[in-house]
Amino acid sequence: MLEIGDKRVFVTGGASGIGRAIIEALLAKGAKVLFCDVNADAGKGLETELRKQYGADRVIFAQCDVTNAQQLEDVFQKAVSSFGGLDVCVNNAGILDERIWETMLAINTTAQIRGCKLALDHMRRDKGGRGGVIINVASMAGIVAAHYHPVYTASKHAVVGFSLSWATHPKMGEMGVRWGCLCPGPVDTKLITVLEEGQAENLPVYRHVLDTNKVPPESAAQAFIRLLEDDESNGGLMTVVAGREQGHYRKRQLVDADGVSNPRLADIPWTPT
Ligand SMILES: NC(=O)C1=CN([C@@H]2O[C@H](COP(=O)(O)OP(=O)(O)OC[C@H]3O[C@@H](n4cnc5c(N)ncnc54)[C@H](O)[C@@H]3O)[C@@H](O)[C@H]2O)C=CC1
Ligand SMILES: CCCCCC(=O)CC\C=C/C=C/C=C/[C@@H](O)[C@@H](O)CCCC(=O)O
Repeated sequence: MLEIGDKRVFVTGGASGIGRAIIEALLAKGAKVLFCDVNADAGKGLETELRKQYGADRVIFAQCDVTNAQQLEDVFQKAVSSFGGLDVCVNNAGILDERIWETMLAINTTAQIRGCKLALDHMRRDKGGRGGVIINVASMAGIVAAHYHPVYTASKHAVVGFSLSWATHPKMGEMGVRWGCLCPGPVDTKLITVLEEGQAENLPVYRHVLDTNKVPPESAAQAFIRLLEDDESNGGLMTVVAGREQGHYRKRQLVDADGVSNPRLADIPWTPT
């Protein structure tokens, strides 16, 4: 089991929602976190709040638009230099708006992949690094088809495919980098609230999903922690869906909506490659 307490973590899109819940869960377990977000006010506010609770040396915020390659590289390097290295990279920043689908692909897919490449270059043992873990916040929409947001679904399938490809790389052992994806169903965050405010063109279709149960961001964060702590989870797709206990996807774990019970349900066993 990975000991989170001494780990140095980089999180994108951490100022709200699932990213924020992940940061709080990591800090509670003793990690140091540098998080970035495009929203400077929310990020600074959260940094101030968390520093009071956990200490200024354990939480750093840096503003960054992840679609700007230079900005993303700069904040990543800031995390490395601030903590003397990085052990965990969490690519979380994402949006859901089919009307600006190119921007959505730039944030949800291109920037997540860029974050992975920065982390891999830094971590891989076969190139002088010290190993590490890369977790991408994908979605159930990275596993199943979701006709109500096809580009969002494509953006998340791409992230899952990219992560699994590296996870099954024959030299993964030499690299010492573990890969995983967090794949929640609907989570109660701003990403969904904007839909409720009528942003989506096809709101009646979204309505169906919005009316189904959502999990709180804290449950998604608990599932994230289980994925991170499990040394055997390389290639894992950790799903979190309200009211569901079992699934049928290869290499995944499923947790209850409370994120606690049945953490290691594996109806299909892990199949290390
Ligand atoms: N809420 C949900 O139902 C689900 C969300 N997800 C994924 O979880 C991740 C986090 O989303 P939520 O917490 O739900 O939404 P959220 O809207 O609460 O948080 C997303 C954060 O990303 C930041 N962000 C957006 N664009 C950015 C950019 N260009 N550069 C830097 N930061 C940027 C936002 O400012 C915000 O703080 C996303 O990747 C989303 O696709 C996955 C499954 C379900
Ligand atoms: C309209 C809100 C979209 C929120 C954005 C997301 O990323 C949510 C995830 C998108 C699709 C979710 C699909 C969830 C499906 C489950 O309810 C269930 O039908 C699939 C369960 C499959 C299984 O566990 O075997």
